[in-house]
Amino acid sequence: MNALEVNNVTKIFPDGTKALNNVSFQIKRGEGVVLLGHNGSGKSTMFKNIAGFERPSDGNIFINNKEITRLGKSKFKPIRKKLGMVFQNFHLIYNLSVFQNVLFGRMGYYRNFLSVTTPFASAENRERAMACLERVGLAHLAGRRADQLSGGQQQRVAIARMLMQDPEIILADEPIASLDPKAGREVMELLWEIVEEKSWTVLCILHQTDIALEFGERLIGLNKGKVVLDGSKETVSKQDLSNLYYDDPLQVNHS
Ligand SMILES: Nc1ncnc2c1ncn2[C@@H]1O[C@H](COP(=O)(O)OP(=O)(O)OP(=O)(O)O)[C@@H](O)[C@H]1O
Repeated sequence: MNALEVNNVTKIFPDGTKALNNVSFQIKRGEGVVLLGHNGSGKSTMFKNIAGFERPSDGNIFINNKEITRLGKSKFKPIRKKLGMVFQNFHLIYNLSVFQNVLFGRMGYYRNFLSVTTPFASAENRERAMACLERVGLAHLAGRRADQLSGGQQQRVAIARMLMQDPEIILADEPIASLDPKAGREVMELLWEIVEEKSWTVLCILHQTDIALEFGERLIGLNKGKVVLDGSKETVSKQDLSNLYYDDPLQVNHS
């Protein structure tokens, strides 16, 4: 079964910029896919359309076989609960504790956000939040303010928050772009370990082609809003990936 289906999606912004041009791909449940392409090739626009932050101008998107292309906010809410997101800049609430940030991962399950704040959270959610922090190796820092952590630790907190959410499909937008090579590799290893444990489906934007080849089961490349590469890691070469960063790469489709 497909976790994600993107069918002939085009996105034209009001100023006329065509960021996505007839993009199609399907991702099976449990598949780990890396999305690559140079700056401005349309990767973030693709994510925003999948996450429901923006709407395609044309085409359709299905999550777990349900069409989400033009769903209203309230109908999209239960679907978003199943979408875990990791961002380059972590998106933590920096003046709050690590523990509180992780508790917020459960927000999509309640009508009132107070239910996931430290004074009101249930014992079950507190225990769960601590277990998530333990899984990422940060239980000892639960009480520390999020802005007093290193970048690598902040991304681990974001991963713990995602564990708390208990999603099925992960959208990771350059999760290691703000980290040094060592911390970046550690975060990728942790993220992929958890993804495998949980059998999550992943679509991960990366700029580091070596890391992409190492972690991605399958690689999809965008150029000027079009899919120009789609193949398993066994069939995609380093050369295919570096060609992606030229203006007019050859179309490569290894299926
Ligand atoms: N809101 C917007 N209005 C107009 N054009 C936009 C808007 N958002 C993005 N674009 C344009 O759409 C194109 C694709 O942008 P997008 O951010 O998706 O690229 P990207 O591949 O994610 O780039 P990067 O690697 O730099 O994050 C670019 O030409 C960008 O300028």
